[in-house]
Amino acid sequence: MSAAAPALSPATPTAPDAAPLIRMRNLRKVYRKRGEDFLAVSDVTMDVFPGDMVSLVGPSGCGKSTLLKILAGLHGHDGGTLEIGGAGHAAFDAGRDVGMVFQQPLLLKWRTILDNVLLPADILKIDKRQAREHALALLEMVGLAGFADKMPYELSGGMQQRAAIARALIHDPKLVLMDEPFGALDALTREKMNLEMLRIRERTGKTFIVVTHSIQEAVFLGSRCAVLTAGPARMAECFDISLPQPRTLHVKTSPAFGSYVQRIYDLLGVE
Ligand SMILES: Nc1ncnc2c1ncn2[C@@H]1O[C@H](COP(=O)(O)OP(=O)(O)OP(=O)(O)O)[C@@H](O)[C@H]1O
Repeated sequence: MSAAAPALSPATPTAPDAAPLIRMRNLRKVYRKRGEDFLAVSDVTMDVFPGDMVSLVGPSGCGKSTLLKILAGLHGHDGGTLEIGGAGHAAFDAGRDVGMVFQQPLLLKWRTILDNVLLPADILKIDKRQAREHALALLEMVGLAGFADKMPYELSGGMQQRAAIARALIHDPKLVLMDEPFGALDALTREKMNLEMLRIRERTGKTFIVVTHSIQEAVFLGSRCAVLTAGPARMAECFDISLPQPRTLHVKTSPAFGSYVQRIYDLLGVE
């Protein structure tokens, strides 16, 4: 599909034969505070397919984090339907099958990097020897081989965020949810982490949903992009991003990349 092709409907799969891992239909979420209702998500319809890297973009306060929290099982929803797993997939247990990465690495400062990565494995009581081997392999994959015994303060912000990504993968989740994972990093480190993420996605084949405020990042990372409009969140459009593979930083100067960026600006009403 070229960048100028018409929008795909939310139900159009990236891999036509695969069953969606996540089906959201008219999802709605109301927060109740001090007796008052606050509509945070009004109407989100989207399918996410196994192996997708969905970038979720929209203005501040439009409900992106709320949507991730619903997917992570941290919040319920008040309307519409949400199916995760379902037909064609093994049963889905949010406690075991979701990995989370936040804007800050949130490493425990009294644990080594290896022990931080192992934290979800400890909680889920995964066999210690197996988990340790897996953690060391993940640290190698995220470029932290040799840093297992360091303490968090000995690592840069970007390195700590890599450790947080390894931690999100230690229990072999089916779905990895990332909430502005590179928002706290400097521009150059962020570019490097974007490249790293594409590599990690390719190597793990996992399904990722990444919230970002950066439209360029949304296009660069996403195999699909979901654009939400201002609060309460409503789905403006969800479309495939077809850019050459493997993606390199050069793609950012291509006309196709520019067309996708423009399409998102248009959807968000940015002149
Ligand atoms: N626990 C809560 N109780 C009440 N209101 C909440 C709660 N969490 C979020 N909200 C409100 O819901 C709306 C959506 O918040 P959310 O954090 O999902 O937006 P967001 O798109 O992730 O924002 P940002 O991009 O600034 O991080 C906001 O208006 C926020 O104030």
